[in-house]
Amino acid sequence: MSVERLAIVGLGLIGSSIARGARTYGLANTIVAIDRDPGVIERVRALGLANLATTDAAEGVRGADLVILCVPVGAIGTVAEAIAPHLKPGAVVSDVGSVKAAVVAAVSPHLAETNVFVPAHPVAGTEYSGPDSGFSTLFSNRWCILTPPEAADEAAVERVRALWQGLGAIVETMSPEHHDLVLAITSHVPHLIAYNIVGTAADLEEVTQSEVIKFSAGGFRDFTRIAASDPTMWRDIFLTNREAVLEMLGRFNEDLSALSRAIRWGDGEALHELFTRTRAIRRGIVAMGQETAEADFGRARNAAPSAPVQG
Ligand SMILES: NC(=O)c1ccc[n+]([C@@H]2O[C@H](COP(=O)([O-])OP(=O)(O)OC[C@H]3O[C@@H](n4cnc5c(N)ncnc54)[C@H](O)[C@@H]3O)[C@@H](O)[C@H]2O)c1
Ligand SMILES: O=C(O)C(=O)C[C@]1(C(=O)O)C=C[C@@H](O)C=C1
Repeated sequence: MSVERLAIVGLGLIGSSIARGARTYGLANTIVAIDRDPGVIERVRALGLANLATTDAAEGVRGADLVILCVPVGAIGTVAEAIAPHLKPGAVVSDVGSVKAAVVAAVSPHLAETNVFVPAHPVAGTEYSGPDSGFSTLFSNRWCILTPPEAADEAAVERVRALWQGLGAIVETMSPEHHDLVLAITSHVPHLIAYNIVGTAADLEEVTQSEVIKFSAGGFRDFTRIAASDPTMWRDIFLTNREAVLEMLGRFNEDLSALSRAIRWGDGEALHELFTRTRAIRRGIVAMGQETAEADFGRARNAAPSAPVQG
């Protein structure tokens, strides 16, 4: 099922990856790119990512069948409000925000009844931002979580599901609240830990900046990659998923205290037991990744030629 006219608002890592994938896998006849930054629009044109590229959101969404909001979580509501009067009746609106309940609350009040909102979150990304950092296979074999309201129009949900399956993602549906709780522990708190450990290391007087770089070949290097993620995006995530993050941080702090106690009292058995459990989890994830990588998702991968850019 391909979309006649797909509008993407925000052509950064995620928006530009959707544009690239939609083109490569033939998922949209016309792709419209909208970004408030003229420099981004210039890059979109140079890279040939869309048929039409504009900074004018009202003009960009006009006539679109599917509009995907790919801006930082804190800006999604404002963008929804700006585009709402210009949407055609029946146009489906979606997003890619890393937090769902706050986004639903920010977007839904602005949309007309015929413009169904189907929130989505592709659980795939990198520490890079901007239109040059995207790539068409970013979502391949990765989860995409949809959080539509229970009464959502099934055809609208299907349109969004089909797009993500076409991009290679494995689609799962859940409530926005459940999504936010799960992602708090699997994505948000880990990022906070990475930001914190890199900040702490950099602040230590005896560990100079150059030593942080010099000795970062091991585990610490993995933390520095995550801690290089976009500051605006992550500020918005922590401000909008506050309750779930604080709840998970509470659990995390309790477990960290237990670990400190085990170290203090020389409880090797407790340490060994935990490290054995966590190793099994990692090995399970790797094994599952291999399975999904081998699975055939049966998507049409007909590469379409790059379209001429207008506008
Ligand atoms: N980066 C990731 O790993 C990742 C993964 C999954 C989901 N997400 C979510 O995707 C969204 C976008 O993230 P990204 O990494 O692509 O960000 P990005 O910084 O690479 O791109 C965001 C783009 O949005 C544009 N923008 C910002 N405010 C705007 C506005 N009001 N109107 C129009 N354009 C505007 C910016 O100019 C920029 O080009 C976020 O909501 C984020 O939570 C990110
Ligand atoms: O791989 C990374 O760099 C990411 O951080 C990607 C990651 C994640 O935590 O898994 C980050 C935030 C998004 O909402 C989804 C994916």
